[in-house]
Amino acid sequence: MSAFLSVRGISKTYIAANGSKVVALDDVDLDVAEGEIVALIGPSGCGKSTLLRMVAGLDADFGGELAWTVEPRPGKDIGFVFQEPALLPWRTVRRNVSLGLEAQGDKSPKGRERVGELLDLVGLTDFAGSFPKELSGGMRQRAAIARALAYDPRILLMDEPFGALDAITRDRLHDDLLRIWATTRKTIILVTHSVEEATYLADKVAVMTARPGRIKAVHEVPLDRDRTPRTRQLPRFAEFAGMLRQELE
Ligand SMILES: Nc1ncnc2c1ncn2[C@@H]1O[C@H](COP(=O)(O)OP(=O)(O)OP(=O)(O)O)[C@@H](O)[C@H]1O
Repeated sequence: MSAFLSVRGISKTYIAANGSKVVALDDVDLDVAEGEIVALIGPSGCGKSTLLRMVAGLDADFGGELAWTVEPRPGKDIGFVFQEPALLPWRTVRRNVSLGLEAQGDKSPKGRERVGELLDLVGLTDFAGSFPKELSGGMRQRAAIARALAYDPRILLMDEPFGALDAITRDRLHDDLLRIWATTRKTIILVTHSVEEATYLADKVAVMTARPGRIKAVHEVPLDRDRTPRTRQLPRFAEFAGMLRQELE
């Protein structure tokens, strides 16, 4: 895999409402290869979301450097999926997924075809005409993933995308995401609180320290890329997840 994004010496200090300084990130380095799934784990408040926002270009006020092999075009090359799917309630699933394309003025038949393909990819073709309130939590999140993929971003940033789902739905969405990855081969950075989720989904796990957030260690996941529910039963799975849990203590 070739280099894709190098995060070099990223630091971020917030000024809180009372004027005090909060050092959220301190000298963070991270390499992300093309097509790789990188999980970011760390204690609450260590700066995971902050780092993702910097990479997304949502906040340019930071120290250090983001070196891309190909500079992403704003609003086009970076897809973002949040913990809450944030779908527009008055739009159907299809029209939520097509939102990004519409915002770019793309009303082409090719764009419409792409939305159809994405709905198919996330298994929502039968619900294309439904409204968000008619969907389950898992289906809403799948719609949000399709929306993020609509303009074919080069990287998908996911901030605890499965955190609000029940365990069974979450496991199902993990397999959905891996299936989507197998089709699209998108580079993905995934923030999660779950060491099991990181182990199941990622090629590589970056463990952050408590605030100020630094990268404590980066580990390759010692599992084949093809993961199935049986992967969770492997002794290596439990050992690796256990090691991550210890590192978080
Ligand atoms: N806009 C802001 N103004 C001031 N402080 C902020 C702001 N946003 C984040 N912080 C602080 O920066 C630190 C990192 O926050 P961030 O949300 O990135 O952490 P996180 O690791 O994603 O947390 P969690 O796992 O709980 O979601 C926290 O101490 C937070 O209070």
